[in-house]
Amino acid sequence: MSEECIENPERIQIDGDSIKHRNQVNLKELINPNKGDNSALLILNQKIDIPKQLFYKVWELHDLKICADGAANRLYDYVKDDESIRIKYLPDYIIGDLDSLSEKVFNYYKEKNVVIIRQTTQYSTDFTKCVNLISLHFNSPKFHSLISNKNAQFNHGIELEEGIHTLYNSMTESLAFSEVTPISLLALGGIGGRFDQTIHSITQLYTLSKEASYFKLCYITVTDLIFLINKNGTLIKYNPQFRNSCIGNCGLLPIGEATVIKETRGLKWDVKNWPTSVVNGRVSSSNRFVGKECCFIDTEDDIILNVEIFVDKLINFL
Ligand SMILES: Nc1ncnc2c1ncn2[C@@H]1O[C@H](COP(=O)(O)OP(=O)(O)OP(=O)(O)O)[C@@H](O)[C@H]1O
Ligand SMILES: Cc1ncc(C[n+]2csc(CCO)c2C)c(N)n1
Repeated sequence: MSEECIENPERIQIDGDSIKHRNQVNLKELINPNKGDNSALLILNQKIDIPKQLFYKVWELHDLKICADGAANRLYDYVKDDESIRIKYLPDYIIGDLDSLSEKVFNYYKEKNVVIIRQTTQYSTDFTKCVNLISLHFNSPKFHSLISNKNAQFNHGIELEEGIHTLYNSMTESLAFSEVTPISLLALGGIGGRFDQTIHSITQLYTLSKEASYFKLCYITVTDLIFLINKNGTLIKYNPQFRNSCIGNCGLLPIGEATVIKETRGLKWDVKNWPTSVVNGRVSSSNRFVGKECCFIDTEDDIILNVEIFVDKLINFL
C-alpha cells in the first residue's frame, strides 16, 4: 500500500467508539491521575520552572512525592524563604547517591522525618533508583516492613550500594504485571538541560513500557507533555475546551526506532502507511490534534509523542 498524507480542517468529528484500539490515553489524566491508579510525582534535579499554582496543584493530585537526590535542593529553593509553605511540601522520599544533595537540605528534610535513602551504585542513575523505589512502595510489603521499622536503622535497613535494585529485582520475580495497579508517574525536570540526562529520560519511557508496563510515565515541562504511544492503535481522548485552551502542537517522534505510522485519524496532517525515521529525516513534527474529542494513532512500533501545553491555562482545568 502506498503512503498518504491529507490535510484536515481545523476541527473534525472522530468517532472514537467505532475505532478498534488496544490502548487509550486521556490527556488530562497524564497530569490529574485517574483515582483508581496509584500515582507519583517524581522531581528530578533541574530548577523547577512551572508556575507555582500549577506545581502545588499537581503535588496535591499525586499520592506519592519523590525527589531524585539534588532535586530536593530544587524543592527546598522553590519556596524561597517561606517556611510555612516549605513545611507543607515535604516529599515522601529522597533517594540517590546523595552527591548533589546539600548538607543544609539533607538536615532539613531528615529532621522532618522524610525517608532519605542513599544508593551509591554508579551503574544506574538516580532516576532509575527512584522508579524502582516507587514500584517497591506500591507493591512490596517487605519494603514497607523495612521502612517502617521504628528502630532507626542505618539507611533504613537498605543495603548502601544497590539495595533498592536488589529488593526490586526480587519483588519482580513474583509480580504478575497484569494484577498490578497502574502507576501514573508524572516526572518533572527530566527533559531539557543536560542532553545525556534528557536522552536517559527518553530511554526510561521505552524501558518501563517493556519491563514494567503498569507504569504510565509522562514528562511535564513548561512547554510539553512527553509520553510513549504503544504500538497497534491508541486512542487519545480530551475534553474539547481543554484541548482548545491548553494544547498546541504535537510531534510523533520515532526516537527509539524507525517505524511505520499505519494510520492517524484526527490530526491536522493525517497519514497512512507513512514510514517515519529520525535517520531519514521523516518525522511528523508541528502537527496538531483536530479531532474534536479524540484522535487515533496506529503505529507498527512504540513511538514518542510530545504535546505542546500552555502551562498558565492548565490550572483552570485541574
Ligand atoms: N540537566 C538535567 N537534565 C535532565 N535531567 C536531569 C538533569 N540533571 C539531573 N537530571 C535528572 O535528575 C536525576 C538526579 O540528578 P543528579 O544530579 O543526582 O544526577 P546523577 O544521577 O547524579 O547524574 P550525574 O552524576 O551524571 O550528574 C538524574 O538521574 C536525572 O534523571
Ligand atoms: C558504560 C557506562 N557509562 C557510564 C557510566 C557512569 N554512570 C552511569 S549511571 C551513573 C550514576 C549517575 O548518578 C554513572 C556515574 C557507567 N557506569 N557505565
